[in-house]
Amino acid sequence: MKNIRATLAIVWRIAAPYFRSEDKWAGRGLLAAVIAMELALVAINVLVSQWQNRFFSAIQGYELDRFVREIWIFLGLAFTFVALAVYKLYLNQWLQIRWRRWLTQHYLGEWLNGSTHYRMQLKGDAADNPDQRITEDVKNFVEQTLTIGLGLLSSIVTLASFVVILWGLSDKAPLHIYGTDIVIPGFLVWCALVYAILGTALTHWIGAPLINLNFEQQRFEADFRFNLIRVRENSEQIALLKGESAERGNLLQRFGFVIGNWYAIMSRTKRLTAFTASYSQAAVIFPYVVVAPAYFAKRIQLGDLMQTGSAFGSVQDALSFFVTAYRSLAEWRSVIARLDGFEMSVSSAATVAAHEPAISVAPGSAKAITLKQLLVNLPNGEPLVSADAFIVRPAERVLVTGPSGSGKSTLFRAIAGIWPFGDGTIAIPEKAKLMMVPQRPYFPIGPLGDAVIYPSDHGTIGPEKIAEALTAVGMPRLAKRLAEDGHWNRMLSLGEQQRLGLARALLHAPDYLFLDEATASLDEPSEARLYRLLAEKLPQATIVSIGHRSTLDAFHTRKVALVKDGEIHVLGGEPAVAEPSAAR
Ligand SMILES: Nc1ncnc2c1ncn2[C@@H]1O[C@H](COP(=O)(O)OP(=O)(O)OP(=O)(O)O)[C@@H](O)[C@H]1O
Repeated sequence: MKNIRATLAIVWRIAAPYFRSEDKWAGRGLLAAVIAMELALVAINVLVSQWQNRFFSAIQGYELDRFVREIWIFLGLAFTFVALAVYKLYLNQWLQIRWRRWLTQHYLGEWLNGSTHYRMQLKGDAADNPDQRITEDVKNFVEQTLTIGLGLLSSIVTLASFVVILWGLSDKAPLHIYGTDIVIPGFLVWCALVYAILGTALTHWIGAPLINLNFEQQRFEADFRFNLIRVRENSEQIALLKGESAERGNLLQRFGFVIGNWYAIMSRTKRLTAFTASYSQAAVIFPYVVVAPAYFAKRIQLGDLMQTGSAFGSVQDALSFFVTAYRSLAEWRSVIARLDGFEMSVSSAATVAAHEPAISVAPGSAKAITLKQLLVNLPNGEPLVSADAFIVRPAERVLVTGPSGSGKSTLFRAIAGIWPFGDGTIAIPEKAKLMMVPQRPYFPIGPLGDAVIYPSDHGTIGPEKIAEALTAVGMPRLAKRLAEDGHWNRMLSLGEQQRLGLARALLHAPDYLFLDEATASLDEPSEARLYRLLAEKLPQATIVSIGHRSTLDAFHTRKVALVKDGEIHVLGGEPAVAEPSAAR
């Protein structure tokens, strides 16, 4: 019971915001219409049940006029039923797509808010495969919540209406055993109740493991898909390393989990279906067996017998809601658990800075970037880099060096504000524009022009300017292909991608440019040309580079090294380097 309450609380937390959103009137209106139609359908079922009694009584009494009249009545009821069923489904689907659109936009917004998506990955917590959660789980949540919610409502209303009918019929057809009437008020209702409760309890007992199995199935499927995508993304490396057989082994192992779990689902479902099918079949005959003695003793008419059968069926159906909906309920619960995990993970990643000691990146009044008592940790809390009273002044050119793995890139991540683990303060001049250029720049799939100016929107920088920047970085051939669609990270060499990365920097003209081995794949003369280009085009910009090549010294005014001090690397030594002008 506690579990059900907790699950319903989560459903409410996930579902309610849509009905309070800017689309609330459409959402509420559609929901109200769908509910009204669901109730109207129950009302028609009640009318059909009463019709059935009259119809079979007319047949039993050989009354042709009544028979024909009842046929017309049935046609009217059937027509209304069909119209309601069609529009209930249509409006339900309409509500589904609006709700899903809102929920998807909401989750995308939360996931891509600041660097939440990156922090979720860093924290490595429960939300595996967020892509699955935003696509399939959102879709299933909306669909199943409506189906199950409306099914439950319809069951309750059906139950209430048919219990009244069945109660009345119980008076007409009392329990008749060996020629004796045994009067138990509403005995047909009690029979249906006992039958359904037994069924529900047994179904839960047999089907409970399905909840977890379904959850696992979705996870294994998503893992398998994700690994296939990784192979596709890294296909060149895999081909070069001849890693196909390792990949096949890995993929088949993951697919093995899908299969293994599926067998467990199959065996459980087989047992559950054997029970639910027998249960539904028995339910067809059960009411007739119960009232047949009264009928054969001529205490009730054929119409009463038939109506009892169908009313019992309706009550029993309504009460057995959980029996028939068990599989979907199990799936629904795993969808809810996954969306809940996703929401938790998003909010924990978003509030990591508010709860734990974290690095604070704040706008400062000074014109320089200042690191104060900064301690950068790994996600597990191990200290990595420390820096205190370290200042990067405007228009300075700083080269950061240090052994591989000492934490240079992580320090840049902290300055960019995406690495919260640690302590201390990083003051960034107010309104200063920072830009990070990594060793492997990211280019979204699409037109080259848009990939270069990313993350600016299409058209915000004119094609002439983009072409000029591409020519300046030594890629005049690409300057003519700005409108061409492509997967540029795959099509260009790493050196070419790095040139494009610097073209992007030229176009965005940041105040502070951080180059993390951003030219490491270029030959030294090209690297020198690009550094000279940056000095010429962005004379006011501060440039902080990470690099291992000694030739880079010539383009920086200050060199700082990460020096090992016990377990940690300290940002320190400031040996002077040659004046940049002398090196040109
Ligand atoms: N997301 C992460 N989770 C756990 N450890 C990490 C993570 N990112 C980086 N590290 C660890 O932090 C350390 C510093 O990594 P970083 O990339 O900052 O080094 P670096 O000095 O830039 O190295 P290189 O010169 O080789 O590029 C490494 O030991 C690395 O394994």
